[in-house]
Amino acid sequence: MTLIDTELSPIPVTIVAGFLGAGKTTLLNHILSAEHGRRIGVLVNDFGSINVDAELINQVEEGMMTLANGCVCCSIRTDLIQAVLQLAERDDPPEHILIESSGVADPAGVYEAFLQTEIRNSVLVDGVITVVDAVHVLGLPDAEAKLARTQVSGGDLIVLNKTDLVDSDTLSNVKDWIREVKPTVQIFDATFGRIPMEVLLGVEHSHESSPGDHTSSAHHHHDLQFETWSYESSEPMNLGLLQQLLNHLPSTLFRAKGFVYAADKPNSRLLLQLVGRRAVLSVDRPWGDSPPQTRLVFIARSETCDFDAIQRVLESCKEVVKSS
Ligand SMILES: Nc1nc2c(ncn2[C@@H]2O[C@H](COP(=O)(O)OP(=O)(O)OP(=O)(O)O)[C@@H](O)[C@H]2O)c(=O)[nH]1
Repeated sequence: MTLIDTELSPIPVTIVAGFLGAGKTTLLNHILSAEHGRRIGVLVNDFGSINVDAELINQVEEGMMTLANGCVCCSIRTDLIQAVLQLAERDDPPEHILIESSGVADPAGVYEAFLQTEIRNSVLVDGVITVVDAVHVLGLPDAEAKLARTQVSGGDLIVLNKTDLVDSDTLSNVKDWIREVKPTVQIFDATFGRIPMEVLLGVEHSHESSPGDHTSSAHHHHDLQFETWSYESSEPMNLGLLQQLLNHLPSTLFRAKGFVYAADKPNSRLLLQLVGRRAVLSVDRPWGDSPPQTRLVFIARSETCDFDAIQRVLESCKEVVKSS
């Protein structure tokens, strides 16, 4: 058993929240690649059963833990506590812990998990950073917009991300919306999560935004609102057909991400990132020793997306391997 010296200062924890695809992983990678000299532990919570985000986080090998298939603000809170304690009790504990919560998490629920006595001596929440997607946040349907508001109101600092993709009117409308939700919050404009390190790692949790004003039921609703579906295949896919599929996905699909094994580019892993209507397929690293495989996660509002139909189309994208 490891004895935690309560005289030691607790490890600061920064919770990174924000709607599906807002740019949380991108922000984490920005922090991890910056020169701040601090040893950072990372915890990643993916909502789907395939932990895509963990594979997209650079630079951390030892101090990284993943929590997949559940949401840290409610269904897997105990796992979160265990994972954080494991990081904190290492022989070489991190000096700072970053938690990427799933895109459907209520940050107040994640924060609440840290109030439990078993964890209070070892870690302390430094602050909640909420990443807001400047492109999509104002276009969300009501139920999802409600969740986005909850995420903003639980943030101590707002990173208004993807400012490169919107015009100045949209940007100011989004800022008005944020200020309406949380009048005094600091907003930092960003592209690809790039804001100064002192700001990111030195956030102080404002007790004004502590979870007191959220009812516990609020952060249990999202299990009803979202469902995830994943697809895996070891057969190469035809890129042209896949692109056609990506252009015709239902609008109730909020997020898709993962890796593609393409017949046209068999040696490299392709990375698919779809947020709202915006799909980007890019060449990632070579497959190397790992067997090429398509692994995709889709996240939609519950019972609105015909995943069987998507599966059929995905199957039809498989390239028929011709024998020579
Ligand atoms: N143009 C542009 N794209 C961005 C920016 N930030 C992130 N992206 C892209 O948006 C997509 C989603 O970014 P992620 O960092 O994976 O978002 P996330 O919040 O971690 O997503 P989930 O974990 O699925 O909720 C990726 O394709 C990013 O490259 C930005 O400022 N500008």
